[in-house]
Parts: sequence; C-alpha cells; structure tokens
Amino acid sequence: MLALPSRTSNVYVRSYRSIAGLASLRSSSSFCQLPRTRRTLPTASTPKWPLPAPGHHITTTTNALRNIIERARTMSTETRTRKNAGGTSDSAEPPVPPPGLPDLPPAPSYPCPFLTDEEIMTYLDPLYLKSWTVQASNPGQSKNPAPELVKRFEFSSQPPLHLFLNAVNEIESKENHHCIQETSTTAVTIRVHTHSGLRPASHPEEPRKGRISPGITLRDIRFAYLLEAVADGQKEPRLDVTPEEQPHTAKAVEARRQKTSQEKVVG
Ligand SMILES: C[C@H](O)[C@H](O)[C@H]1CNC2=NC(N)=NC(=O)C2=N1
Repeated sequence: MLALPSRTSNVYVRSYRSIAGLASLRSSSSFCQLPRTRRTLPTASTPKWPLPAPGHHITTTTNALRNIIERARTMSTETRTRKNAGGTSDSAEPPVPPPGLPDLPPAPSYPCPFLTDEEIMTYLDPLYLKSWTVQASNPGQSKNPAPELVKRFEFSSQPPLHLFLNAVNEIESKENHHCIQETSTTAVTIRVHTHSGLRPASHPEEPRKGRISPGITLRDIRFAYLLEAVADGQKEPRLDVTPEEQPHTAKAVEARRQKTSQEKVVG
C-alpha cells in the first residue's frame, strides 16, 4: 500500500465532479437508469450529465484521495466463505457507479455465460461512452484469445495512479475476478475478460463442459463499473475509435476474438 505523503499534496484533475463528491452519489437521485429499450446509442458528444465549464479544474486533497482507498477497502471487507465458491463476497452496499451507468449487475458464478444481445445493449453500450473498447486479448494472456474490455486510465501524476492501482487490487480481491494491468508513468491500461466463460450452446443437448471458453460476461461489466466508480472524475483518454464503431451484438463481440491485422489497437 502506497504511503500517502504527510503533507496535503494537491492533485489537480479535470473532473466531472470532485472525487470527494463521490460520497454524495449515494444520495443523488439524478443517477441514471438507462432505458432497456434503447435502440440508438447517443454519440460521444451528447453525454447525459452536465459537463464542467471548459478549463474547470478542482483541487483534490490527499484526504479526498484517502476517501478513494477507504471506499475501495470497504468494498473489499468481505466474508471469505462465498469467495471460495467462486462468488463475490457479501458487502453491505455495492458502490454507486458514476452517472451514465446503470446499477451494478449481479455477479454470475463461474463458469459465466457470455453477454447476451440484451445485456450488451443495457450494460456494455454505456461503457463505450466511458472510453472502454472491445479488443482481442493477447494470446499470451490465456490459452486462447478472447474478446476483452480495455480502457486506458490516465492520471495527472503518480500518487493518484498508485492509489487507483491499490483500489484495482482491492476490487480484484473482493470480486474474485482478475484483470491485466499495463502501467506506464501516469497511466494504466486495464484489460479484463472472463477465463471461465460459457459460450452459448450450439444445440440444446450440448453439455456445459464443452462450452467453457474465455469471453466477456457480466463479471467483466461489474469489474469495469467498479473501476469507473473509483476513477470517476478522472479525465477521459482521447480515443480514435467512436462508440458507434464498437460491437453492439453478441455476434459482433465474438468477431473480436481474433486479433485482425487492420484492428485499431487502442489502449
Ligand atoms: C477459482 C476462481 O474462483 C476462478 O479461477 C476465478 C478467479 N478469477 C478470475 N478472473 C477472471 N478474469 N476470470 C475468471 O474466470 C476467474 N476465475
């Protein structure tokens, strides 16, 4: 755990809301419930929550950053019993994801079914507006490549990055779900997919055993939402792919399993 500087180190971050304001999210009723019948994806230029005036900066004191770690720690206060069963631990109250994301979906037990078209529309599409993309995993990461959720989180300096990485580790432990962290000086690219995924049956009698395959499931969605709850307010990285270019059906997500030569690798 990173020792926080004793003096108040001001960290300036471009933010939709002060990190300390995270606590107020619990009471805010403005937090969005996405309509499940959404057919068209809003373009990245039409976010649903008020954006700060250009140049709006906030000062985040070390105490506010301490709140991040404290919240991550409360997320990880867990009863270890359920974790061994492959489930997540009970926690009094899951954290509130930032505006623009639905409530945290339930965590299916392993092996977890791949996302359905309905789940993609409800839970994955909103992540595209938060700069998440679907890319092929590097074959080195698991025995065979899979589509995975990828996002690059950028920070204004090393202390908030290290606090975020501590929170990621706490969330991995609490969720019993693991990601790949590719860190640089003040940024980290998170890559996450479910190794013990369950692909759809090719015929009704197909046994479950033969269907276990890496892919994107609700556990990866949960993981991304929890990271967004901790990183809320960090500046969004520039992306050269738009939400519209991301996959919006299970078939299109599956097509991302193999890395293609012309794939725009963003991260
Ligand atoms: C036994 C243990 O519950 C499983 O191995 C968990 C651990 N963490 C995991 N993390 C990820 N990303 N995918 C998994 O399938 C997975 N399985």
